[in-house]
Order: sequence, then C-alpha cells, then structure tokens
Amino acid sequence: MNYNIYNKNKGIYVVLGNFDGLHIGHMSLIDEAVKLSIENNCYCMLYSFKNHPLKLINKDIAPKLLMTNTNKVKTLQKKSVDIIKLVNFDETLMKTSPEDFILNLISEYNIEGIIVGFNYRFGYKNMGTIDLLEKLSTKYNFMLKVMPPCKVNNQIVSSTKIRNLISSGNLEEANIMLNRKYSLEGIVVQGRQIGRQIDFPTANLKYDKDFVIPAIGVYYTNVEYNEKLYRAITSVGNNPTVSGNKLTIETYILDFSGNLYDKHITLFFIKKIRDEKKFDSLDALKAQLKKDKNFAKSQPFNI
Ligand SMILES: Cc1cc2nc3c(=O)[nH]c(=O)nc-3n(C[C@H](O)[C@H](O)[C@H](O)COP(=O)(O)O)c2cc1C
Ligand SMILES: Nc1ncnc2c1ncn2[C@@H]1O[C@H](COP(=O)(O)OP(=O)(O)OP(=O)(O)O)[C@@H](O)[C@H]1O
Repeated sequence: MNYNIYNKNKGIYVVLGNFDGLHIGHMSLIDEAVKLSIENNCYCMLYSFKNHPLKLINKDIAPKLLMTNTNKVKTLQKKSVDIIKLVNFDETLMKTSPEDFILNLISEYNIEGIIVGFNYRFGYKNMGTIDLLEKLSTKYNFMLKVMPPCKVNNQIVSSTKIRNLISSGNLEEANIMLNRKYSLEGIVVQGRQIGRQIDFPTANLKYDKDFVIPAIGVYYTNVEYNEKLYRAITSVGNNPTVSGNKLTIETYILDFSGNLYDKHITLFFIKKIRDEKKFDSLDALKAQLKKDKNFAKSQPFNI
C-alpha cells in the first residue's frame, strides 16, 4: 500500500476513477491493468479518492455510497493490485486543471500506462475528456488504454445505476452488476423487544447513513456473524404494525440463538420477498413471518 516501499525504477500501470462499489465495469479496468502490469513486469496501481468528490463540490447531491474504503482495499488486494492510493479530494485537488492532474501523477509516480473507461472525465469541473487524455499520452509519452462500456442486459453498468436499483428494491439486478451480494454491516443495537414476544427475535442493525439503503420491504438475506454464515429474513421499514416511527433494518436469523447486542454483523441482500404491510394484529404479522421464514428455508446460501 505504501509507494515508498516499492522499486521506483519499475513502471506502473494505473487505473483512474471513483470506483464506488467496484462493479463489473470497474473490474474490467482493474483486470486489464493487472494483466498489463504482469506482462510488462510493472506494478499495478489504483489511484482514487478517499471521499466522493461530490461531498466537497456539492454535498446536497452527493450520493450515498455502495462500499466502505476498508472493503474496497480488501477486494483490490485480493485482485493483486500492488499499490492502492486513495487520496483526499480537497479544495486544491478540485481546482487542479486536467493537464496538471495528469502531470502531477506522472511526476510523482513512474507511470508506464493509464487505463480508464470510455466515459472517464477528470480535472477541474470535469473538463478533461478522453480526447485530451489521448493528446496528453503522446505529449508525455505514456501508454493509454480506454476500456469499452461494460453492459448487463444492454444497459451500461454504473455506480449510479446500481444505487438506483438498490433503492428501488431490485437487488437481484444490482447484484449481477456488482458480481457479489450487496451488503451492509454494523453493530446490533436494542430494539423495542417486541419481536421476541412473537417468537421472532430480531437483530437491529445500527446502519451508517452514508450508504445506500435498500427500498422498504422484506428481503431474503444471508448474515455473516463470527465468520459463520446464516440464512435470514430482513425487514427494511417503519414497522407500521407496531406503530414504528423510524426506519429500521431488522433481521431474523434462522437456526441461530444467542445474544447479538453490540456484535458486528454483515447482511448480504439477495432478493426482495415482499412489500412491507400493516397487519391488523401481531398474530397476523407472526403468521406472515412464518411464511417468510419458510421461503428463506427453501433458498440456497448465496454469497
Ligand atoms: C422478516 C421481517 C419482516 C417484517 N415485516 C413486517 C411488515 O410487513 N410489517 C410490519 O409492520 N412489520 C414488519 N416487521 C417488523 C416487526 O414489526 C418488528 O420486527 C417487530 O416489531 C420487532 O421489533 P423489535 O426488534 O423493535 O422488537 C418485520 C420484521 C422482520 C424481521
Ligand atoms: N460500465 C463501465 N464499463 C467500462 N468502464 C467503466 C464502466 N463504468 C465506469 N467505468 C470506468 O471506471 C472508472 C471509474 O468510473 P466511475 O467511478 O466514475 O464509475 P461509474 O460507475 O460510471 O460512476 P458514476 O455512476 O458515479 O458516474 C472510469 O475510468 C470509468 O470510465
């Protein structure tokens, strides 16, 4: 991770972009960079930002995120990316012109090649285009590879598209574009303890509001706790039956008993089962939960 420990005489193939979610489009760039670096006895580097640029530029329209930096780094390490550089997107960086952005990069690192996607934009006000990057590659003598759009069902995969799919409850399609199951993680906190009265104790997730929350509804999920995986059903909702007044993410874990308060869990969202409903009684809710549980039992582990 630390460039200082690398051999500065060895060249670097670098991928540039935001990379929120590391979806299959992002991965096509990363796979290409890994391949080129191996073929040319160079390093492979991902150069990106710690914080989403829009958080600084206009925080009102900054998107909710798909992935933590910790998980991003873990995934990239598994992919054999040698150098992962996540820089702070600050005022100075924001005001850097497209040419200076590239100049800074090639003066700091021994860049052999740059790999970007077909729609990559860079520098102040996103003024840098692929056309400009091509000119700069000749001027400053680096190789440039522009990857074609990666599509699913004829739709171009993007972080924005995936965020919209998740927040509208289409986890199955989002998961195809991510090539993994969308997950949220956090600590389990106390709820109102109504669940246990109807034999469905639930783990209430203390979720981080910076990340994309799936649409209100009930989901088949898998839960990772203590390095073990369980089938589960998760409600994302306001719990109208018990007059809830805030959005909670509550999970009933099959084949599990024990105290989860203050414990860390990861929820993998696999598919939406149904919409949230206001039931006339707790018994009616319980009857529905039994059905949801039976559905989960019939599903394979899926992460
Ligand atoms: C899989 C699952 C599905 C649920 N579906 C609904 C629902 O459709 N309508 C509703 O009002 N509450 C629903 N709930 C929420 C329950 O009302 C809630 O879990 C229960 O009140 C327990 O809350 P507590 O953890 O605060 O004790 C669901 C909970 C789970 C785990
Ligand atoms: N579907 C795709 N196919 C090929 N390259 C892609 C694809 N999506 C993004 N890229 C490339 O990956 C890099 C990172 O892009 P970026 O993080 O902006 O992705 P994005 O998914 O398009 O995000 P957003 O939806 O926020 O615009 C860029 O070089 C971009 O061109």
